Amino acid sequence: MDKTNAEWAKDIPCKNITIYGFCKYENDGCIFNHGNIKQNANAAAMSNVKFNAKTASSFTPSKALNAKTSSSTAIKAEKVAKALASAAEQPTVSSPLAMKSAPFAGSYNPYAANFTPVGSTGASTPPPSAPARTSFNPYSASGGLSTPGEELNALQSSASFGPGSPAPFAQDTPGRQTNFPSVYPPSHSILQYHLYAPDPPLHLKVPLKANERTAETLFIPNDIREDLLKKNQAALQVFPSGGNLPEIVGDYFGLVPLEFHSRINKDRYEGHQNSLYKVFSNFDGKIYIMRRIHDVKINESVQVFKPYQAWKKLVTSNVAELRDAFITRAFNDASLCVVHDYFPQSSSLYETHFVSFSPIPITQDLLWSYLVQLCSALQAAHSLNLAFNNICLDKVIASGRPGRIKISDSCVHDILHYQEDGDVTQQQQQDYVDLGKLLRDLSAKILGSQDSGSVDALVVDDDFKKVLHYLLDTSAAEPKSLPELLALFSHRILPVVSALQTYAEYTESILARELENARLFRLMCKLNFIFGRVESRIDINWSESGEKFPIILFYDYVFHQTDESGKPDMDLTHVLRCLNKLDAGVGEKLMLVTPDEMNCIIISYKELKDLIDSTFRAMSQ
Ligand SMILES: Nc1ncnc2c1ncn2[C@@H]1O[C@H](COP(=O)(O)OP(=O)(O)OP(=O)(O)O)[C@@H](O)[C@H]1O
Repeated sequence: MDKTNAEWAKDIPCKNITIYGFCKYENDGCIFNHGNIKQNANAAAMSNVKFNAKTASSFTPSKALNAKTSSSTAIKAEKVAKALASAAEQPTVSSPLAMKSAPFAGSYNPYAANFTPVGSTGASTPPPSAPARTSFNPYSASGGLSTPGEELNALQSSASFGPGSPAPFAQDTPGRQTNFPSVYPPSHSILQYHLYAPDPPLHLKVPLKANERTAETLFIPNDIREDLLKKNQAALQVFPSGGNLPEIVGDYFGLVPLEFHSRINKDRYEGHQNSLYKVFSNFDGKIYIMRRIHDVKINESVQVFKPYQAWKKLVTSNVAELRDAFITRAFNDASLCVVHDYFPQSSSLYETHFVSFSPIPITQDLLWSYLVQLCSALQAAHSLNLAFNNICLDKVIASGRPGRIKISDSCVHDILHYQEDGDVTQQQQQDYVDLGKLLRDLSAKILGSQDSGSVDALVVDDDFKKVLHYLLDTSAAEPKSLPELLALFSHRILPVVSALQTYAEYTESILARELENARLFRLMCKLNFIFGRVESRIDINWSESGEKFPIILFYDYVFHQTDESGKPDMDLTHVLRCLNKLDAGVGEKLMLVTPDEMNCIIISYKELKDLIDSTFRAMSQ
């Protein structure tokens, strides 16, 4: 290094600045470029902020930002009461002040969000003073080489946003419009799942020997992958901003209307119109379903609060969990909003079996499975002294394979009928009858059945007919009970449980095959971002005497092995082993030899990891 003639270094950024944010030798003869000090200081400050956010696991956003930070439902109910009393023009949950200071308000971009569940590796919570745009960092979830500075990572320049759309990480300016992609759906989110070759037809599948494999056995089965991709796509789809929809409703934003298909003339919800939206939570970043009941007259907060508290306790896999209930004026009326878990790509039983493009045929096994699952939902609700009051083909959704269903719309009935003091036992009896009607309607779709309303005309087995008779009989002196109902088909429950377990084990085995994918793919990306760049060819740091040289040697060591005769040796196990050790940063040392075998470096994976990390961080700043 020619220190006497510092000319060559004047354009090279000082790495102390990039790594530490300052250089203590700046005024003491350091020959590298220290750039705009202010800018560097800002960068350093910013990376510190991110770091603090990451490490401050117990950070709680301020109350002004989010109603849920006050967690207690009492506060929420209080808010409802306040809003009703004041009949203010503003949305009930977000005051203008709160909206102004809300971290995700206005220009929040769900695509740029990094909502890692708290507690998992790389979880990051927005700092109180952090700007709305949380940077998406695919590396932070890896548990691997993620570091605080990576929040400013290279994906800032990612092509995730279509041409012309604003950069996802652009600085917000006050009053700027929502930063959602301007196309619908955003072009990048159209997944090209048809690009993958489908499985060959069954008759072309040759029987394999025990040691043989086909390409498709190495990857996630096509049908599952396509299913999951579609679910992801549905979940991430956003709606263009503007129009009549408010941008923020309570703790939720990014409303996507879901009911394009609605059947009309239904007398639900006390005759009130209802709308269904997919929404993004400002509180935890997750996606939920929000049902809006238009223009309700609710005078007491307890009318929302009490049913909410009762239904909140109902947690079972066959009922979409209730998450929130509040009154809002965001739609310019007093609307009741009830929020449930969202299950992408699910459709009601009516859509699934009656009106979809290719309706799924109903089989006897499917009927048993539905019966068992709905009984499980009934059992959970009735044991909490609750009744659904709405079991029907429209309100039970099919959320996944194999025939998994959930009751999708709880609590609303109890809020709207709060004053009526209904007899829960009677309502529970009605649930049994509703269940019977639902199963009878489905059975009528089995090939050969006659839709005459008579159970005996159905093509189902006798046990099932017995169940239907029991459920539909309204003249029996004794009230119906779950133990009595279950006793009628106890021998049919076990095959359903067994089928669900078999499927769970099958999906678990597929998951196990993909175990390393995400981590190693992220690591590979990171490695490739920094390795082999044109600019590094003229950078002295990457020369044989430079500090980055071990990265070049390591890359060769992992991917460019040759055997004794000089033939490329492509050993995937070697690659996996090296990358895993690098990811974990183990202390094990390895010897990296230059291609001419004149020099070698002994270095540990840990040192390599640190080197790769700091190089990546410097590059992404
Ligand atoms: N929790 C949920 N997650 C995902 N999608 C849902 C969920 N709940 C409902 N859906 C979807 O929304 C659609 C409409 O549901 P909804 O309960 O509004 O039925 P509907 O037939 O439109 O009845 P209504 O007239 O009462 O609105 C369902 O068919 C289903 O595809």
